[in-house]
Amino acid sequence: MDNVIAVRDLRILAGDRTLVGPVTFEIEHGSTTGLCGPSGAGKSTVLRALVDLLPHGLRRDGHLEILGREVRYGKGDFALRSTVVLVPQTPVVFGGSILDNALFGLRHLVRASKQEMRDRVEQALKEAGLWNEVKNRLVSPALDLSAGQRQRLCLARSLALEPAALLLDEPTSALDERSRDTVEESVAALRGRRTVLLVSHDPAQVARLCDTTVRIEHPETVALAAG
Ligand SMILES: Nc1ncnc2c1ncn2[C@@H]1O[C@H](COP(=O)(O)OP(=O)(O)OP(=O)(O)O)[C@@H](O)[C@H]1O
Repeated sequence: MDNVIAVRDLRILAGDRTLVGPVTFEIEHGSTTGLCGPSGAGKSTVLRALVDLLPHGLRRDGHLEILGREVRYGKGDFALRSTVVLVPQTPVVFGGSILDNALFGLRHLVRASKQEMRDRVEQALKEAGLWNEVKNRLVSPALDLSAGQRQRLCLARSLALEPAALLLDEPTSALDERSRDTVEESVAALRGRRTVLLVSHDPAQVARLCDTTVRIEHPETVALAAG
């Protein structure tokens, strides 16, 4: 099976200080991989590094390959923005309609006809398990949706881009149990059909949703283990 993402000796640095890593892992096409590790080890920061969204002042060192090509990010990497897509921990929903929110990424990153975009969004909403709840109110404000629905809307927005890999940062951590279950069902439905990297604090959730696990540790722990 081919790798979608390959990371080798990835470090995140603030000046000369290593905040995260080194981390080495590969994400196989069609897999759901859990990214685990203690609080502060750098799970969220690794996801952000993979999509070139590191906070100001942090930088990446080491190798990152996406679909077999070394990635540096910079000018001319526009297509990569829809190749690996991050769904943040807190759903980013803005004050337009449900449809506008679902179309947002497509409108900005993909050239397609209106009908094609509409079809892709419908398919993505179905895949995210939200279609039946919103199909009769696509023009209603997205801010009327519940927290779990908002998270699934963000999932749909990303799925509509048909990314090679989807990065989910603690998608259920801010949700009550019922909403958590609906989001989990959506992530479970992607298994084997999409390539997913899922950050989760919850070993039971990782066991439920993931085929394989990558564990990252604090830099001091990595250094100790290396002797
Ligand atoms: N903007 C920043 N500036 C400086 N340090 C940062 C910044 N963002 C994160 N860090 C540091 O990077 C390290 C990794 O943080 P990160 O949030 O990625 O960990 P995490 O494993 O996702 O933690 P948690 O499970 O608690 O969410 C931590 O030491 C954190 O303090």
